[in-house]
Amino acid sequence: MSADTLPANAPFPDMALGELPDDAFLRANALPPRGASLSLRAYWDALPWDIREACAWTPDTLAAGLRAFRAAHQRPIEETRLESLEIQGGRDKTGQPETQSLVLRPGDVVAVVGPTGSGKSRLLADIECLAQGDTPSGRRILVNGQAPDRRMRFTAEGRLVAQITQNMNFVMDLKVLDFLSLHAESRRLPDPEAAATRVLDAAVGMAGEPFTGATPLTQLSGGQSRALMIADAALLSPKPVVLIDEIENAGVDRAQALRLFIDKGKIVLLSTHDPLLALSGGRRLVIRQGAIAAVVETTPEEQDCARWLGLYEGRVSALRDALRQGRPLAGVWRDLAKAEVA
Ligand SMILES: Nc1ncnc2c1ncn2[C@@H]1O[C@H](COP(=O)(O)OP(=O)(O)OP(=O)(O)O)[C@@H](O)[C@H]1O
Repeated sequence: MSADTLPANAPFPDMALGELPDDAFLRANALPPRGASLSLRAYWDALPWDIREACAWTPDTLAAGLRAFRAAHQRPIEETRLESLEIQGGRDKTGQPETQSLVLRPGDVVAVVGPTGSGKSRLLADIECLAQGDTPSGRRILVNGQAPDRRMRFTAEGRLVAQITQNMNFVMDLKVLDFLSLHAESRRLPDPEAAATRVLDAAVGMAGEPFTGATPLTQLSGGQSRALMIADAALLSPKPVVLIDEIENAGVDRAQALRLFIDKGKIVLLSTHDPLLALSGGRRLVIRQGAIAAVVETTPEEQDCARWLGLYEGRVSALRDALRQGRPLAGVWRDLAKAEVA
């Protein structure tokens, strides 16, 4: 069987119970199973040479064969088209009703602000699990005006929400590009290699310290890991809602990260203590005592303030880069002062 000879509507070839679809294809071609954790390239490289010689495949034809097989045999991923996400008020920590409710739409970026312990993470967690009055806040989250079904709440593929937090690290022993290719393949994109490279470029552009596709995931720093997860969530993940829990100290270019999500039309909620990030959103939710106490629109004057903060931050980061690279700061400082006068 090859990509060309595979019948478009052939039944699944006696797939064993629990067998991965790719492995059924490989078995039908007398190749060993690949399992869930290897990219196709790494699988091919790990095959004994005599098997590679004996089979009629090359890495490219095998990839094409697998793509054709999946297209013919797998159910398309059913993605929910998100038109609105509604947060219906519950109660605060003292049991008083939460009077604010709001509706978010694709492309909305909303900051979540409030003192430590006020309930910012609780709000994000309510959205993450699409709460239905069954969390401490009693909030309800509606999808397209309706209560979500069980699939959206409790199955990995049905979930609408991707979450990025401070403490994310990889435990997989794969190279960065292999991991991204694996994810792109699982999304059944027409050109998974090109998609993986796009994510890699975006991640490297955001991370403070450079890395390559050959860097093992386990060797990425905290900032590099988060840059990779942000680029992956923006460019590869089908999830239309992204929750970001305090990325201020994450060592990533935060403005660039937000732009990626906005360009993709995602709904973004970010919990933050950082004024620049908070002002990047169109609105901010002020959390007090476990409830949304106010919804504040970003004013034109605050947008001016954000531009000024952006300039200031650019200068601080130029000084930080020089510091990291062991360069004297005086020259950088003089250049910055000259640029200001100009
Ligand atoms: N409406 C609520 N009803 C009951 N408990 C709540 C409510 N909102 C938050 N809490 C609880 O209050 C505690 C602090 O909330 P949370 O961790 O969300 O605060 P935070 O604003 O994210 O804090 P930090 O800025 O320190 O991360 C948690 O135990 C949370 O479950």
